[in-house]
Amino acid sequence: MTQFSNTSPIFQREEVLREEYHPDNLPERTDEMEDLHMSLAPAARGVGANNVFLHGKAGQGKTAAAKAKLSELQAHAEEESDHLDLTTAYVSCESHDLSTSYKAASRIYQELTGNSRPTGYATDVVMDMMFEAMNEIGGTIIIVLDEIDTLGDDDRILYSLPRARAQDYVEDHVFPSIIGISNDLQWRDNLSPKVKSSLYDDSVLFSPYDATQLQQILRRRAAKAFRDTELTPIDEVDADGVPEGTVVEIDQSGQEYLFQSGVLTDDVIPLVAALSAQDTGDARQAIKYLRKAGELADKHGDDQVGAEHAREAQALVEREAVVEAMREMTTQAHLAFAALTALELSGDAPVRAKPIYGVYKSVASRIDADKLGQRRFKDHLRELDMQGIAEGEKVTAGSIGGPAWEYQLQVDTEIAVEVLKDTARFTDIDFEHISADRPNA
Ligand SMILES: Nc1ncnc2c1ncn2[C@@H]1O[C@H](COP(=O)(O)OP(=O)(O)OP(=O)(O)O)[C@@H](O)[C@H]1O
Repeated sequence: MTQFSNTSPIFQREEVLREEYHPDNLPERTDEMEDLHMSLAPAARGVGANNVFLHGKAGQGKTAAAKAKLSELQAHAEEESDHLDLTTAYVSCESHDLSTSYKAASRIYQELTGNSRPTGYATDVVMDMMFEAMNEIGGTIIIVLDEIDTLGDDDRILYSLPRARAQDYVEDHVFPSIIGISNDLQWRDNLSPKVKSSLYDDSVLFSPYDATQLQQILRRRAAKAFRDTELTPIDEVDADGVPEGTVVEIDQSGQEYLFQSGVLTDDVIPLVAALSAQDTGDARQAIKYLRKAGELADKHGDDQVGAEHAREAQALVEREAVVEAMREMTTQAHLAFAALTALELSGDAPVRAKPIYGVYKSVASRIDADKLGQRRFKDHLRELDMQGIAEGEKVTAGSIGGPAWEYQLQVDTEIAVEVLKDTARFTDIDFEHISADRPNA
């Protein structure tokens, strides 16, 4: 039996690679932080911040940037306490039970007052309670609403909060504003015009990190997290006996550093960064691969983390993500996933909805599941897209009809088959051959 141990030969401070760790410095986001700074600057002058919308794909540092900038503003407010009365609150709308204006307003109330969340009232009453709490606090109030798109169509709070002063929901001495954060650009485009125009004065796009930026992010973390791993400014390195290591930049300053590690082999960070950059440039994913690679080396009793651990970590994380997404999806979306996987295996993807529907009907027949009509089936393809399992791309249609969509898997096909086969109802499906049997194949 493996014994627990309170030390690791690999990690020094493992927590630095966990989600809860907040970097106070994001050099790769200097321009975006500068834009955010401009949006918040009026708050420092005591007249309330602009409403601002941060958008971009997952893991691009939007939340980290908002939190870091607000801490700076908070520090400024503490120094200038005579002039600036600042309150900030962070609310993630993501959790399942928070996806309505009612619940978002009740969480804001809870964050602002420290009281428990009001339940059992009408939405208008909870909104009033939230604004009343703001009146009592007074001054500049900045609310971060993260994963704001999960509020869906229920946009009451998004309409009321940014217009609170104009509509006299709050008194003259209160300056509320929002920092809205979202991964879903389509959601913003679909907002009603009245919400769109009232919600955002400014918007900041966080474009995906490239492999070089991901390497910088990983090296800064690795130097803290792993044993025997250091970053030394190159001008502090003893010129006589230059030790082994890689000369790198770790921020945008142009300063070079020597990166040395007795635990990470030289190829690990470039590999992890390349794997994540190829995918979506997601820093969260890259950091997770690195942590898992370390954990795997630890588990196997190896004293170094190598490329093989990084590759094993990637497969493991991807598998976990698919299992997790499956848990969130409906049975019909599972069937759509199975059909698309079969078409990936037969080399037909990217593929339009119609052939996927053909394979879907064939899979549904085999496992004796209900078959939906084609139109409703398409909703489940969109569900796969939302879960990050597949990607749908609009393509120009032929002579008839408007734009059509083509879909392809966003996860490794082998992992998709493995996870599907682990699901009781798909165990006996022969994914290799099923697409050949589809009607109109
Ligand atoms: N430039 C950076 N430097 C250091 N760490 C970073 C940087 N960008 C992102 N991270 C880290 O990556 C992880 C994801 O970042 P964050 O949560 O800010 O992303 P996000 O864009 O808000 O994504 P999501 O929309 O999925 O929440 C966090 O652990 C964060 O600390």
